[in-house]
Amino acid sequence: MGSPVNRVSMGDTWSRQVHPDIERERHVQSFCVEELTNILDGGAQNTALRREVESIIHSDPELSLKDNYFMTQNERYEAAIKKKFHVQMLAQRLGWSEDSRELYYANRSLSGDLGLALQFVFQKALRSLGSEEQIAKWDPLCNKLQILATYAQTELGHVGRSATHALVQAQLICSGAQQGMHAFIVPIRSLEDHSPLPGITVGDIGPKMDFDHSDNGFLQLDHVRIPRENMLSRFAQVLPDGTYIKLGTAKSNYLSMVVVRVDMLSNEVIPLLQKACVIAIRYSVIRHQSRLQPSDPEAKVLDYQTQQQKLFPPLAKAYAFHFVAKSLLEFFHRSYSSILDRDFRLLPELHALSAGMKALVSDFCVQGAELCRRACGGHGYSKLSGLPSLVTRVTASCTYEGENTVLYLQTARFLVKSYLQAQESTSQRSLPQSVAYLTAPDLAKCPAQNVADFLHPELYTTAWAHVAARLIKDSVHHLQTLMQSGADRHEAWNQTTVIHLQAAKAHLYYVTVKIFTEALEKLENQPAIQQVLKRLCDLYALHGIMTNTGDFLHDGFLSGAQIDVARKAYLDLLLLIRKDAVLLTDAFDFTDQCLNSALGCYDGNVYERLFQWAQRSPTNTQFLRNELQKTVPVPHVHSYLSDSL
Ligand SMILES: CCCCCCCCCC(=O)SCCNC(=O)CCNC(=O)[C@H](O)C(C)(C)COP(=O)(O)OP(=O)(O)OC[C@H]1O[C@@H](n2cnc3c(N)ncnc32)[C@H](O)[C@@H]1OP(=O)(O)O
Ligand SMILES: Cc1cc2nc3c(=O)[nH]c(=O)nc-3n(C[C@H](O)[C@H](O)[C@H](O)COP(=O)(O)OP(=O)(O)OC[C@H]3O[C@@H](n4cnc5c(N)ncnc54)[C@H](O)[C@@H]3O)c2cc1C
Repeated sequence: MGSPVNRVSMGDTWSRQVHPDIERERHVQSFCVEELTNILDGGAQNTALRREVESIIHSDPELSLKDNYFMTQNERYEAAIKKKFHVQMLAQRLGWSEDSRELYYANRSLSGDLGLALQFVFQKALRSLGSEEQIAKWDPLCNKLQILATYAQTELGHVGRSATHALVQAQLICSGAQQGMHAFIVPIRSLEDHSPLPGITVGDIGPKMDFDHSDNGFLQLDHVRIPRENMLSRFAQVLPDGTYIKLGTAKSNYLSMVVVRVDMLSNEVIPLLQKACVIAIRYSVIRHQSRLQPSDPEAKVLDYQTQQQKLFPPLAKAYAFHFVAKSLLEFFHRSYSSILDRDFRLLPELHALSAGMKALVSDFCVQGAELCRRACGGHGYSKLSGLPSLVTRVTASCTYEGENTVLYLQTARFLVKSYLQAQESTSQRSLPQSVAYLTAPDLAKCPAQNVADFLHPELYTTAWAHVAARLIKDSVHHLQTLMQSGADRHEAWNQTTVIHLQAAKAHLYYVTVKIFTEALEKLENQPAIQQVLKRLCDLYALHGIMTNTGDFLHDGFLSGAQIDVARKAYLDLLLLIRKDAVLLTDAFDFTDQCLNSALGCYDGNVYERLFQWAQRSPTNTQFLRNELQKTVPVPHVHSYLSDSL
């Protein structure tokens, strides 16, 4: 077992003692937390390395996150830039190479609160769309921060204060024809004095909901000329005489979006939900309110079924999505090198999965984080809980890298094609793996009779496959009917997109359930962990059924009576998960500094910490010290009062 002492890390006297209410939660362990942490980290060696990096990062005062909640937008931006350069120096000193695990862990322990984040998007795009020579030229300049690069695809919203170069995605018009979207490296600021180059208008986009650490700006290009070699040319080239040569497909230059979507799930989006769960579940065993029985002492709020209903589905998602992101990354690694070598056979499925998973996962992470925030009552509204920042930050992920509706529809487009392919009786080609269920034998009715039946992974995976297949069939049917009645393809598509969206969501839910169940099968040798994760998997699948009962009842696949049984199975699971809940959050192994939450620290000393942190607020320090005489508590009121008297 890992020593909990390592995790009690704030250094205050009262934090050396773990609160008895949370201590009791850890007393009886039905599984080994450390083993589960190792699974999440991908091996004990990774856990050890991560902790080593964390201790380096957290012992460095330059890298502290503790004042973040009291900073203005500009202060946060500056602090994030400062940290970025500091980490860069640290990496050089300690020999952490680019793309090393150490740097990945450093970023994780700082909650990604580093400046120049979009340089990462630029580099991902460069490495996927650039020729080997272009990568060799530009990548090292980025790594050494000799240029500061950004990614400019959206009409507005990408460049900001720091960038010297932008990767601009723009229409290439060549030999009088539109050749589609291509990527161009455009120098935008002088490397001497950082002033905008001729024809460039650039600046910060203004206040945002969050992402203050990150630079988002506007960019206007007016007759800007760049060298021909600055067009990224892995998939297309323009020769000196102006001849256009296509080396890939029409959509090859969209590859950079696939790469970033896959990456951001595990590096940015999912940890935000995991942290929200840690904070809310730990707080819910400290917070006592009302009584379960009139004669009882006040209960921990986590003992209320409704609180479990708020927090355990997000917890189950936080685990489910870990395995989903891992599986997606594996698929990505299997296909990426062949795509770079211009074999595009796997790209449509990879695109459909990565776009759809980005949408589904970010949607659920936002919902889950907000539920966690609300589950903490009034203190969840305090920034010091850490939850408002988690919510606003994860909210951005529903928009950036593709607005979620647009992405679901990309998946839907692939599903329509796959369905039609499955219908072609002459087709000898097998369907892509994620849609192979479209040709599998289907049951018209679910055979489940009792609670135990609903806890069979095969049963609920099949149920999800049934619903997804039916909704896809239905969406294609609606599309075809409209076209047969005279609507053109585009009009028919738009008039059925709400139905396509529903089908895409069901398909993606099915895929997540399948991935989670397959991940569990691999844990045969760790039965205690397999059991505790299976409960989360069961809960994940059944919660999806309970929140979409209409889809399961629609064609009589489930009856009303079966829904009642499924609900009983679901409610029983809440109780079973209750006893492991805190341990399941411990297993994520976020340090207290990384959580940066007065409610969520490992030791459970919530109220002491809240009290102490609130006193650090500038409103309570600078103002009182600088301007007030001894007795007046609210300076503005005081000055107005004296004016009017
Ligand atoms: C640590 C992380 C920190 C994160 C910081 C925040 C970073 C944020 C950075 C950004 O937000 S950068 C901006 C990213 N912008 C987007 O992601 C735009 C999202 N919009 C889309 O993806 C649109 O769907 C798209 C621009 C692709 C629409 O273009 P089209 O109208 O030409 O595509 P259409 O929907 O007609 O699809 C045409 C074909 O391309 C295919 N396609 C579309 N996107 C693809 C793709 N990405 N890869 C491969 N194929 C793709 C699509 O499947 C289809 O194939 P089929 O013709 O065979 O059916
Ligand atoms: C924090 C943050 C960081 C960002 N960083 C960058 C960056 O570095 N570089 C960059 O280039 N961009 C960046 N963006 C921009 C981001 O990628 C875009 O905002 C995003 O892709 C959505 O595009 P849009 O803003 O044009 O939305 P719109 O397309 O205007 O969407 C508005 C509405 O229209 C709907 N809609 C649009 N098209 C369709 C359609 N075909 N069918 C049905 N409905 C549709 C959408 O569903 C949505 O409801 C960032 C955004 C944020 C929030």
